[in-house]
Amino acid sequence: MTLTDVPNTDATSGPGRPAAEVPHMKWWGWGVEGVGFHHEDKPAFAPFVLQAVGLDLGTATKAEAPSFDGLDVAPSVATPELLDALRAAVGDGNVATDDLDRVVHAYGKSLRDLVRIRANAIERTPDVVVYPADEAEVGAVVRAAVEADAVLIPFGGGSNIAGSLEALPGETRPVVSLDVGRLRRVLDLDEDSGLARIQAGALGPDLEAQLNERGWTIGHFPDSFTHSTLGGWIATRSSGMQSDKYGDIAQIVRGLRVVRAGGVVDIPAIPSASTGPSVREMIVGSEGRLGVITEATVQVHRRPEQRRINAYFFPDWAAGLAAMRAISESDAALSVTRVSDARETGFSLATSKESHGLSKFLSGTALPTIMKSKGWDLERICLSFIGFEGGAEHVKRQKRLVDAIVKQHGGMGVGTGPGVLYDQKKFDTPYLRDFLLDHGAAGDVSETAAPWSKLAGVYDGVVAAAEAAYERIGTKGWVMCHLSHSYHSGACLYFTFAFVFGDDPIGEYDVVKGAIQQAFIDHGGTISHHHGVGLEHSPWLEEDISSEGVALMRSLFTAADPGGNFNPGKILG
Ligand SMILES: Cc1cc2nc3c(=O)[nH]c(=O)nc-3n(C[C@H](O)[C@H](O)[C@H](O)COP(=O)(O)OP(=O)(O)OC[C@H]3O[C@@H](n4cnc5c(N)ncnc54)[C@H](O)[C@@H]3O)c2cc1C
Repeated sequence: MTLTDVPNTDATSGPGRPAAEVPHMKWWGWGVEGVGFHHEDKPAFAPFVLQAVGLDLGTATKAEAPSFDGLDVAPSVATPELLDALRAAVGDGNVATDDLDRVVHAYGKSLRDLVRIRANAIERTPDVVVYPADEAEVGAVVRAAVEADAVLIPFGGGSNIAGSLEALPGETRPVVSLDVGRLRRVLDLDEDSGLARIQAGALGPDLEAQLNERGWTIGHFPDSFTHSTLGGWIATRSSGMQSDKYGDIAQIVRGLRVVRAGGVVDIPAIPSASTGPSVREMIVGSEGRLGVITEATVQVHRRPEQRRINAYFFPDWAAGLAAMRAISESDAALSVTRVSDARETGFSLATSKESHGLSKFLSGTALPTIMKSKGWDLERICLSFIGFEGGAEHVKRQKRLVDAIVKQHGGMGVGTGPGVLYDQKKFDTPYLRDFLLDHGAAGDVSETAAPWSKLAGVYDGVVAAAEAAYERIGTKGWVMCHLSHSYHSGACLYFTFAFVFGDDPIGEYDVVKGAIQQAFIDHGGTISHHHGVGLEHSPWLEEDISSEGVALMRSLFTAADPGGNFNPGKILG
């Protein structure tokens, strides 16, 4: 076994970097200050938005940038004794009670979070934020919080969209947000086993850079990769866009260290074990309710010799779905299988840049003519991306297998050009939500997974439910979908919906989001494939895993945390 210490890639931000250097997203939106979505170079975007949701970007008023000074932040109720204990645990400079730090840690980035924060309607702000430097300090914080009967909420990147971070509105106990951002190092790399020990607060790009330096990758790339952490991925059962090859985080994480009031849960990284119900699995998806994850040992892979994403078109959604199912049944071993419905295909064309986008790709070639000559209706075509990774021979063989399946299903390949664009754009799309909010519109997502036999029914049911919901709230709305993350028995369907707000943004959002979630259940899907449960999805948990399933989970949380100190209310509502 080769256990090697990976050198710190950045001496100024190694262990013990001060709290002030832990990066955070904008308090009011996605990503970093100064970066946002704009459409000046995307001529098809404004007409698309007008047609999809009736929003005229030519005349719509853009909201002023939210002002922090205008926010009402309730005073901290952390007692002097608690603050003293926390300062003793992590040092004076790593305990924050200023309003900005407290607001940054109040919510994740769900639409509900963004609407509330922009409307100066924060319901409960944490009273204090602490930044421990190592596991021993995490232990001291946990003990101080439990002794003071405070609520302790672990904070990773703050990117969740399920209401997993907020303290309950009526919480009267002091609320401590434990930010793991100083724990960001790859500690060991076992090259014989393909296992890396990584601290839980490492953000995606940080941990990937440390692994890449040694020629390895974790292979986990959620769309929120740039602003989410290893601990957050584990605590929410996250899934990345290359999960077809690397697995969801539940498969990637093998070993764990979790700090609880009584001590540390230490799960070694064993490839498979039959030691009763899996404690590892209990921690994965626990959303901070069972303790603070300080580090995980994860499967890592040597960086592939080749990595490419090819684009394909199908004449319609049914053909695209059938091809994805056939691929999952075949011998093909791929990294990405994704197909968009016709609406999402239209959206992709509309958000392409004129100079080198998908629209140019389509209009500047003979493709539309070829499609029409095949009898395709261009309003119904579906764009697909398939990812290939590995040695040159492997990639060549997989590509041959996929090409044959695509052909059998009436599709056609269009090369790697659009795939390169998809790869480059994938982490920018999240900024679009803030742009829509600036213009009085909602854009959000809901995702599910279902067996292959039920996917078409789930899709039809969700589209019908969303359209009925738009009718109920009296607005013109949009819903689009893609299939991604294929498994032997089924796949994930990822829906994006948008509409212009009326007088009651959260009430209207609840009608649409609720209708989509209920349709998942009614048609045989789950309430969440990779966004966790939090508060947002908890109303449907019983219908998803049965009342006995919920009772079992409740017994676990109550027994493990009798004082209800660890992120209470999440998952079970
Ligand atoms: C635009 C956008 C795109 C997204 N795309 C994806 C995607 O492709 N795939 C995907 O899976 N998700 C996606 N998400 C959701 C989100 O990024 C994930 O849920 C992510 O795993 C959260 O990680 P985080 O570090 O930001 O955790 P946070 O948001 O900080 O926390 C989430 C939950 O985990 C708990 N937690 C965090 N760290 C720890 C720890 N160390 N110990 C114990 N509990 C902890 C928190 O208490 C909270 O309950 C997306 C979100 C947005 C806004």
